[in-house]
Amino acid sequence: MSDNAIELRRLTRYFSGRAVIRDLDFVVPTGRVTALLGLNGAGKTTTIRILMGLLAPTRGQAITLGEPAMNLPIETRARIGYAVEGHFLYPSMRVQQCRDFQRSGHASWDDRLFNDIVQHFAIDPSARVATLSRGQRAGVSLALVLAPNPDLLVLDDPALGLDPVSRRALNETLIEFAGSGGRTVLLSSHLLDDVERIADRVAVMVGGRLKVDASMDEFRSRVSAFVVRADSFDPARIAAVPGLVEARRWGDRMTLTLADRDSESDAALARLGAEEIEPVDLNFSDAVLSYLTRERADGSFFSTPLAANHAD
Ligand SMILES: Nc1ncnc2c1ncn2[C@@H]1O[C@H](COP(=O)(O)OP(=O)(O)OP(=O)(O)O)[C@@H](O)[C@H]1O
Repeated sequence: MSDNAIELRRLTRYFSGRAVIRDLDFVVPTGRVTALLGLNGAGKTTTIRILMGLLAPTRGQAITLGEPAMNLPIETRARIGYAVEGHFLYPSMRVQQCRDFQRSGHASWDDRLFNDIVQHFAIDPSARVATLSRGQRAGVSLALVLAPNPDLLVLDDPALGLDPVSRRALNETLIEFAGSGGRTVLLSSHLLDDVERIADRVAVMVGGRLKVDASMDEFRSRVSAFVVRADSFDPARIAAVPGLVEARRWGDRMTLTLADRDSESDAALARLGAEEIEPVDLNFSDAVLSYLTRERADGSFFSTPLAANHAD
């Protein structure tokens, strides 16, 4: 099997004359769980629809499981599990009827896996879909998508609107599935704590561009933050700190988040003339938020891309 389950090369997509994805170079390595993060409208769903062959790119190329996404052969499509929020289920069907219906189209169907997932979400297989809670419907959708044992699982915001118990069931199911050998998962999400638990790679899209593409460990080790205390701050000097991702001020303090900090960054920090510079612990969510928050700022600070380190 190829090293990459998905390869996007210089992918660009316009809607009504506006680029919503711009020059996206992004690979999803085989056997990993990659989380695609970004604020509303960042371009995650558009990217996913393109790599699933549901939408044509304006420019660039999407290769999914070794095939051009717009021309996926039926046998390749059968190796992909794809679920979107609100996945349609016939309300009048019983859960076991959904199972039987779906099973008939998949040679690799795993009944035990289906039953395990349904049980994990505390769903009665004889219940009608119309009587299920939102979390339970999400559980049925997930079971229907996982039971065929896909090589590649693509989930667009699977936890949207789920309560904490359903989210935990979803997370546990995904962790179990991803851990059972060679499976590739790409999921978009807004739930950073969940992502930290499930994913081993993180990609962050901001305004249609990829700003972070790294393993979780790399991401954690390459992003750092400092609290700087001073009577006044010179915006030009702050903007000149190499690797600056975000600068947030409150009173006489400012938190600076840096990517790939090096000796030049340290020298630039020293040149700020601050009374105090203290490193601060940055957890995963804070680090991601630094990138996302920048999207809303007015351009007064730079956002440094954290590109893939292919050594991992
Ligand atoms: N069919 C369409 N026609 C016009 N504009 C579209 C279409 N689909 C998406 N867009 C626009 O493209 C941009 C990216 O949308 P997309 O759904 O990819 O974002 P997203 O990152 O998935 O957001 P969310 O987190 O809200 O799901 C948005 O501004 C959206 O309004």
